[in-house]
Amino acid sequence: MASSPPVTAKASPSSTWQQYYQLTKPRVVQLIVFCAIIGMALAIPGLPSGAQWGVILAATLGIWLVAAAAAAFNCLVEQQIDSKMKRTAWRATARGELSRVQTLSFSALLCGIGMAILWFLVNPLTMWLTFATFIGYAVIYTVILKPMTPQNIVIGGASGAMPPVLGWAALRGDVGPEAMLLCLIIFLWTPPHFWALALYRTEEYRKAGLPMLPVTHGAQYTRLQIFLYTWILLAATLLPFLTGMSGWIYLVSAVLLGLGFCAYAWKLWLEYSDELARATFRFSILHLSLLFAALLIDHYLLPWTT
Ligand code: HEM
Ligand SMILES: CC(C)=CCC/C(C)=C/CC/C(C)=C/COP(=O)(O)OP(=O)(O)O
Repeated sequence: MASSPPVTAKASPSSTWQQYYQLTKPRVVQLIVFCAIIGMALAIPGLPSGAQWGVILAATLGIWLVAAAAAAFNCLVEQQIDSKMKRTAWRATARGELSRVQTLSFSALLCGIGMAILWFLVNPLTMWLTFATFIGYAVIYTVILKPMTPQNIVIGGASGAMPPVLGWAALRGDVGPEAMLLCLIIFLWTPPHFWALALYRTEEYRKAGLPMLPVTHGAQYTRLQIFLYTWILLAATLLPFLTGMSGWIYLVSAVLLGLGFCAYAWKLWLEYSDELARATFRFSILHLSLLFAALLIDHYLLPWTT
């Protein structure tokens, strides 16, 4: 049972199924799986054939299950930390409503089924890459980097950036430069995504004893880093067009979304408010979702590229 006083701002899910489901961080994992699906779509010219639909379905399910397992494992490791922060204190693990054995079994079951699906119905490369991603997030980020360094999410973000590579590998059986480019985009997107949230949650992270950038280096330094990252991200998002991988539909979307993100970061730099930081965080999610949707639309409407 978590020993600290209850700090939760959100009610704990009422049914046990809901409690397990929430441990999988469903909304984050949905976007992760979406990015993997875009990786799959870009790996093949035109619409998938009958057999390819089967691989797409299996890969989507397999990646989903392993990502969900990684999220649940994170909740297991961070039981004590989660119980100290308002944002996470409602989790069943933090409240001591699901035991360590239950959570570990749940995570192992999801991971095992997901890996078996990837091994038997997709290909071994995708399974190994997905497993490496699981280790990257669940162990290297969660256990080692997160409590150790403010660069935790910069290095740990590499695992969150892997989904397009996993999707590509599922359909092509290799790791193409196009997929690596999409990986680079998510990698550069992650710091401004997370630091915007860390800015308006600084006190919670301080109390939990986590060395997030605003805790260790202050808000002003973090705002500067967010600003710089959004410009580097904007430059990186031009590369799919510049390398002939995507066409003008993607280019226009990338420029508009990128400038939007830079504008949020600029305003945040000039005059900080928690509300603006929250809006920047929300925009980051819209940014990545629409950017990847644009890649897909562009791929099907301008099929002569790639
Ligand atoms: C190590 C890298 C990452 C870190 C540290 C991180 C951190 C976070 C945190 C702490 C939240 C919770 C916000 C809340 O409770 O209100 C969040 C939300 C979210 N993140 Fe990330 N994130 C990372 C990578 C990613 C990636 C790779 C994606 C998708 C491709 C993603 C998509 C999302 C989404 C969709 C939400 C909103 C969840 C909701 O509204 O319930 N994140 N992120
Ligand atoms: C196999 C595969 C594709 C794995 C994907 C790994 C994965 C789930 C990455 C998402 C990153 C994530 C949930 C960060 C939340 O940060 P946090 O863990 O610091 O947030 P918290 O404070 O809410 O626990």
